[in-house]
Amino acid sequence: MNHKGVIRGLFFEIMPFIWKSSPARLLIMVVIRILDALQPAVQIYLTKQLVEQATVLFQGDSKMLVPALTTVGWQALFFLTSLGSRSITHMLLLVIKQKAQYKMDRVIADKCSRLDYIYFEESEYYDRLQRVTQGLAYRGLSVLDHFFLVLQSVVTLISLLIVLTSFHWMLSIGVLCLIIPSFIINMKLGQKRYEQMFRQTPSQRKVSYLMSLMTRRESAKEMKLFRLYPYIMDKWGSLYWKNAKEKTELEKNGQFYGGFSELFSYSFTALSTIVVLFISYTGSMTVGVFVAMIQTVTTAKDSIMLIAANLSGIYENALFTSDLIQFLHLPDKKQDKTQEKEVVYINPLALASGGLVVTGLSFTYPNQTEPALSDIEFHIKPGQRVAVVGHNGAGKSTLAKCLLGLYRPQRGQMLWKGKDIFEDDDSRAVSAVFQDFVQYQLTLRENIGFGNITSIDNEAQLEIAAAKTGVDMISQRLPGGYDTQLGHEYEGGKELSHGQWQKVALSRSYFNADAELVIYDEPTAALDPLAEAALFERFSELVEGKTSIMISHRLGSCRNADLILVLKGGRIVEQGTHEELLRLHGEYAQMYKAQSQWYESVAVV
Ligand SMILES: Nc1ncnc2c1ncn2[C@@H]1O[C@H](COP(=O)(O)OP(=O)(O)OP(=O)(O)O)[C@@H](O)[C@H]1O
Repeated sequence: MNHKGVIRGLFFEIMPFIWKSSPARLLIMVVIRILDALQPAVQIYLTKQLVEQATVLFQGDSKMLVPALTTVGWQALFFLTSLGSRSITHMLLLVIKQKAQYKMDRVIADKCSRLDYIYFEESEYYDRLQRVTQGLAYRGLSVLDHFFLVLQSVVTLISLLIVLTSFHWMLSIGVLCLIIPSFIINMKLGQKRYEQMFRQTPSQRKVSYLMSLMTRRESAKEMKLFRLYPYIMDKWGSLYWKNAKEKTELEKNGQFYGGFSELFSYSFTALSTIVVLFISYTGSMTVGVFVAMIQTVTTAKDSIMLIAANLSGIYENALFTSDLIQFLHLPDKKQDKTQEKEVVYINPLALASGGLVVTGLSFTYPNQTEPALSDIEFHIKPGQRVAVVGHNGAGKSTLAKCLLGLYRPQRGQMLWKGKDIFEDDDSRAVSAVFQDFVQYQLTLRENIGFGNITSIDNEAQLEIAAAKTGVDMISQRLPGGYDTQLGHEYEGGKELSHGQWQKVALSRSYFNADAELVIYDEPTAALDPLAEAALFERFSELVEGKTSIMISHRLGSCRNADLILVLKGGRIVEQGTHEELLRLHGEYAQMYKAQSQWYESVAVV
C-alpha cells in the first residue's frame, strides 16, 4: 500500500471503525482532552501572576498576600481537575479500546468464516494473519492514543502560539519550524520498522513454530525420543538472534537520528532564551512576563515534539493496520485467473437419475504446476455406498475436499441432485469425517453437537449419534457424562485416546441426521480391529438412506461398496464393484492381492 492508501485507509476505514464502536465515549474524551489541553496556557498565566505578586510581596507590600494565596488556590484547583480528568479519560479509553478490540476481532473472525478454504492452504495467508493479529493487538488501537495526544498537543500549541505571537511573532514561527525535522525522522523510522516487520514475518513465524516444538505436548514425545532439543534450540536461537540483531540495528539508527532532532530542539530553546533575554534588556518586561515567556517557549517546544512523535506514530500504526485493511478486502472467493471457460459435457441420463455427477474435474493447488486431480468423471446414484482407494498422494483427500465444496476446481463440474456443489452451499445436506479431524477442547456434548449446531440441545439425537459408534459407553465412564470437558489443554479436562476421539468425530457426522451425502476420509484409521470390524458390520445400517463416499486404505472394508473408484496420480484409473475390479487384474486387484497376502502370511507365521 502506498502513502496515500495508508492515509486513506486510516481516515476512511480504521478511524470510522473505532468511532462507531463507541461514539458517545469518544465524544466525551474529545471534550475532556480539549479542556485539558488549555491547562498549560492557564498554568503559565497563573505562574506569571504568582511571580508578579511575589515580587510585590518581597518588596514588603503585605496586601499582596491574599491575592497570591488565591492564585496558589487556583493552581491547586486546576491540578486537581486535571488529575480527575486524567483518571476519567483513562477509564474511558480502556472501555473504548475493549469495545474496538472486540469489534475488530469479530470482523476478523467473520472474514475468516467467509474466506474460501483454499486461503488456509497458503503460507502468505498465515503471514498476513499473523501481521493482522499482531497489528491489532499492539498497533491498531494505539492509533487512538496517538490521535488524542496529537489533538491535545495541537490545542495546547495553538493557545501557546497566541501567547508567543503577542510577545514576538518570530518565536511562533521558530516553534513551528521545529516540527519538520522531528516529524520526518520519526516517520522514516516508523516506515523502516514496518518494512522490517513485514520482512521478518515468515522468520518470526518460524521462531514461534520452533518454540512450540520445544514446549507443546504433541511434539514432546519425539523431541525427547530423538533428543532433538539441542538441535531445535540452536536453530531457534540463531533465527531469534538474527531477527533481534536486525531490530537492534534499526533502533540504533533511530536513537542516532532521534538525538539529532533533540539537539535541534534544544538549540531552538537556547536561542529563544537568548532572544527573550535581549528583549528584556530593553527594560520593558517584568520578571513574571520573563518567566512566563521562557515557560511558554519550553512548553510549546514540548508540544511540537509530542505532535511530531505522535503524528509519525499514527502513520507507523496506520502502516501496520494497512495489513488489516488489505486482509478485510481480500475477495471471499478466490478467483482463479487460469480457470478455463470450457463447457463440460454432462451425461443427461446421469443428471436425470440424481445423486452425484462429477464431470471433467481438474484441480491444481495454488503455487503448484502439476494438477492434484485431472479429468475426474464418475456418477454416484442416490443411496449408493462408494469407496475411493489409491496409493498415498493419489489425490483421494483432495477429491473429498472438492466434493465438500472446500476447493474450487479449475475445470469441470460437480453436481449434487442437479445443483453445482460450489454454487449451492447447502452445508446441512453434507457431512464428513476428516483424516485430521478436530479434537475440540470443549465438552463431549459440543464435540458431537457441532455436527449440526442447530440441534445441539437435542438430547435424543445426541444419544443416537453416540450409540452408533460406542461413544455412549465412553460417556458413561466420564465424570460429567456428555458435559465433561475433553482434552488436556484446560483444567479438569479428560483426555481420550486417539481411537476414542475418532469415535467422537464419527458421532459428530452421524449427529447431522439431515445429511444426505456423507464423506469419510480414513474414518477408522485409529480404531482397534474389533471396533473397526463392528463399525463396518453396521456400516450399511449407519449410512442407510444416505449416499456415502469412504476413502480407505483397507481394501477389505471396501468389498461391499456399490462402486469403487481407484485413483492414481490424480486420475481415476479404474471403477466398478469389487468383483469387477478383481476380474480386471489391474491396479485394484494388485493392491487387494498385496494386502490379503500380507494377512495370510501373517496368519501362517
Ligand atoms: N495443501 C497442498 N498444497 C499443495 N499440494 C498439496 C496439498 N495437499 C496435498 N497436496 C498434493 O496433492 C497430491 C494429492 O494429495 P492428497 O492428500 O489428496 O493425497 P491422498 O491420496 O489423500 O494421500 P494419502 O493417502 O496419503 O492421504 C499430493 O501430491 C500432495 O503432495
